Amino acid sequence: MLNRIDLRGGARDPRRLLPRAQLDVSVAVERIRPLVEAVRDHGYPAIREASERFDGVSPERLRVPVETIRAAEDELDPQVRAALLESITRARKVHADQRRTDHTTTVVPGGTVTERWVPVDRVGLYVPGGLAMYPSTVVMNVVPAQAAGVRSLVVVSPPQKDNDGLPDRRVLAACALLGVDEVYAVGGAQAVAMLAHGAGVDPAGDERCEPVDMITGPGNIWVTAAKRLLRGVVGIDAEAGPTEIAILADDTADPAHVAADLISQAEHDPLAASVLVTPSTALADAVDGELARQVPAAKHAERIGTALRGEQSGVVLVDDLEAGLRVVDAYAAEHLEIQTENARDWALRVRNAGAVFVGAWSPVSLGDYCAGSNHVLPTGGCARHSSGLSVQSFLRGVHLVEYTQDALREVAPHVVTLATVEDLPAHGQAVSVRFPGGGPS
Ligand SMILES: NC(=O)c1ccc[n+]([C@@H]2O[C@H](COP(=O)([O-])OP(=O)(O)OC[C@H]3O[C@@H](n4cnc5c(N)ncnc54)[C@H](O)[C@@H]3O)[C@@H](O)[C@H]2O)c1
Ligand SMILES: N[C@H](CO)Cc1c[nH]c[nH+]1
Ligand SMILES: [Zn+2]
Repeated sequence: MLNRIDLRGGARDPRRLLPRAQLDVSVAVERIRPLVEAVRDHGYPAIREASERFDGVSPERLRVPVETIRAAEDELDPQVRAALLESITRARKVHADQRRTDHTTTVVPGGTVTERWVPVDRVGLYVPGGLAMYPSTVVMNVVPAQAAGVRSLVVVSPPQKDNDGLPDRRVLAACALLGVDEVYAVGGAQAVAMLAHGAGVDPAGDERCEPVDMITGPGNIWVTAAKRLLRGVVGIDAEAGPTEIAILADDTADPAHVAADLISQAEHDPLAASVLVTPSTALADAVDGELARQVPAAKHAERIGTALRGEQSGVVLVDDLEAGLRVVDAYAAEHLEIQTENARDWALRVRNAGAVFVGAWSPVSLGDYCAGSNHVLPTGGCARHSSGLSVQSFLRGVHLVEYTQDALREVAPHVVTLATVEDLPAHGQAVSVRFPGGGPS
């Protein structure tokens, strides 16, 4: 079922040969540019028009009334509530440990630099809701933002035809459980544009959506493209687009588990990527057999099949696990599972991955919901340079520079020299002017 890419016996550049989708984010950026500009220029009418076009529904009032958010929590199935609370508790534990403390370095006596960690003021959190509903993503966005101390949080999520144009009820309930009360029924590129530019006054609700300073959260290729386009107007986290799973496995892996994990992430999107990297043709054959058995029985067999057959998915055959490690590093998957003997040893050598899932009992699905780790992770190779969402994503480090007169006098000649070298003498003068005699005061 999976395409096979045979990298055995050669030193070919794996980066060029690895499976990746042709419809990449840069193509999508050009397609959504007019929509983003329309939202910037016209606000609510452009948002409504896009919602009608892409979601087939647009509520009268885009802001979800606070009573509706609370009612969603009241109506929440007790089992779902318990699962969400467990997810929140575990995520809070891990994210609390990510908090930063301010630190002062004494550079010289009388000269200090303090690094202050200041939360972003207002943040927009995208919660997807096209092919699947994502209350778990409310948790993964909100928990680190709250742990960082962000004061103003706004959630956007697509309007649902079967919920009167409101976001999914479970998404609203998760917002209530976390104490978020500013929620808009908007999805896709139009939601990202609305967060970045604000949306003036809603004629139906008489409210104004103020622009945010930063947008985080995952989404499909259109959401990801809008985030890339608007980076700079606002801050964004990593690009967290269509889901990817890579599995580095050897003969010790259970083919039924490997296949189930590949399927689990293919379930997100026809553009999702599932890649197995292995030196074992026996395992590759057995996984193919399992896929043939498991996919037709899956609820979302059609989009899973599309994702698995797509050019972005496949089995990569390698000479040995050392070569496999080079391949997974070159691929830089959003999620990487290591299902090998001595899995932890291999996992500790991985350099490029959004998150690494170690051994037979740590599947990606655990991390999606209840491991305590964050599931908003970089895709499309961005794990080479970016991290998953964390408390750090919502903080800015601000240096506080404090020198006494003596400490400045001591270093003044060096400042003047460097300013002269750069032909910026006014910089040097701004220091010299403070010491007219040059000597001690
Ligand atoms: N990387 C991560 O951390 C991570 C985490 C969770 C989910 N995901 C991914 O998020 C995605 C969720 O996708 P989804 O479709 O279910 O929900 P979504 O909310 O991301 O996308 C649905 C929205 O897309 C908009 N849309 C559709 N076509 C458009 C177009 N041409 N232009 C502009 N907007 C358009 C619609 O208006 C709709 O509101 C999946 O790809 C999944 O794999 C990634
Ligand atoms: N696997 C997704 C991250 O790419 C996260 C998720 C949410 N719900 C289920 N899965
Ligand atoms: Zn998932």
